[in-house]
Amino acid sequence: MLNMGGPSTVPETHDFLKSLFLDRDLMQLPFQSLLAPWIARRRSPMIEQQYEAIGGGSPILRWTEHQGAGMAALLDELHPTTAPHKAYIAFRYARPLTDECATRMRADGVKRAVAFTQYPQYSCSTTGSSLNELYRKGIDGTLSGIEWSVIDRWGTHPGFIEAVAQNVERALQKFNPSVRSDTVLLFSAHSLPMSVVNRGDPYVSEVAGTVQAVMQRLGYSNPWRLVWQSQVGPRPWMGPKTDAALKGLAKLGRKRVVLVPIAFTSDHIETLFELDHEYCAEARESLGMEVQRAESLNDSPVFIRALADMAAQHLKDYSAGKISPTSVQMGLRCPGCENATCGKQKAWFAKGGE
Ligand SMILES: C=CC1=C(C)c2cc3[nH]c(cc4nc(cc5[nH]c(cc1n2)c(C)c5CCC(=O)O)C(CCC(=O)O)=C4C)c(C)c3C=C
Ligand code: FES
Ligand SMILES: [Fe+2]
Repeated sequence: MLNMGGPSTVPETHDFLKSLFLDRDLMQLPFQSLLAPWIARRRSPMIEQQYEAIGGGSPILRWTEHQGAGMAALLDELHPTTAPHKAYIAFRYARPLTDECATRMRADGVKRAVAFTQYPQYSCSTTGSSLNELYRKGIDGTLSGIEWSVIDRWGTHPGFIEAVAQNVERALQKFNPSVRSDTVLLFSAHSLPMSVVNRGDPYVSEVAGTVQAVMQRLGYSNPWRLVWQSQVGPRPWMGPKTDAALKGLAKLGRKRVVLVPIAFTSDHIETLFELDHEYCAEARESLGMEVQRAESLNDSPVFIRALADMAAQHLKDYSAGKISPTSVQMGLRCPGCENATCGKQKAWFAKGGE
């Protein structure tokens, strides 16, 4: 299970930020090996406060462990020919990192594995970075001798869509029935720098695909917009910004909103801090809005079953020789890609790793 991870405790924040700013698949800075530790040190106090405010750390490890254990148990029933199944976690910027994951897999003598991204929509800055890291550890011997296949994106999987839709419906239930259908659904995803969008990164259009599928499942019951949050730094990012959209809607007199996190499967500072502490609180207090947030998927049993369904279908099709180790779509690099690792990574996974 591949994801970015987060600091489980506040003191781990600095190392998390340092490895994030060092990641050349995520961002390229001048003199990165010197600048990254400097930025990490400067940003740490503020980000530490945010993790403090959400309960003393990121819950992503706990939720991923829960989701992974649930998925593996269901998989043993759904696809017994490849049982027993076991979920391992490889985070890109926090423990357990790929090295730690490799140690555990080696100790268990794993010979066959599925690299299963936990980002529903594909971005080269997220799933791409995790796959590049796995590829590096595959060829340097840390994780060798394993037959790999990849589940690289699943932004319109019906089980995932159902799980999100149910959480939207639950949030809508909190509004008075007389105003419920006028309530605006504001789907909010982590933004991307325009330089990444313009390179041809698939994330923005895949997030839009998820939103369309959720709205179709909801029977287009409410008006909606897709907005983007967590822009950092001075350069242009994908918009509109979530906080600006809330203010704009308030101005237009659309004061009832459900905020729906759509690009991350568990709670993190962006839902718990930005959405709840900053945006919702401000919208309620100074804009006079009624804002509810749809829950993150966290321990949703519908979502855990969806993960198991995706893995079972993948294993079944792979065993039957119906699919290759990687999807057709994963084979195409961004038209503007200048990162040589992307090409090597895709070629390596396409032949099943090892
Ligand atoms: C799931 C979608 C995400 C995409 C796409 C994404 C791209 C992206 N992010 C940065 C820079 C930063 N991201 C930071 C934190 C962060 N990013 C995501 C998700 C995506 N990022 C999440 C969920 C989080 C928060 C983790 C948590 O535990 O809450 C940060 C660190 C925080 C900060 O310093 O403000 C940075 C920096 C870039 C440059 C980028 C695309 C190129
Ligand atoms: S940046 Fe998208 S494939 Fe390299
Ligand atoms: Fe990010």
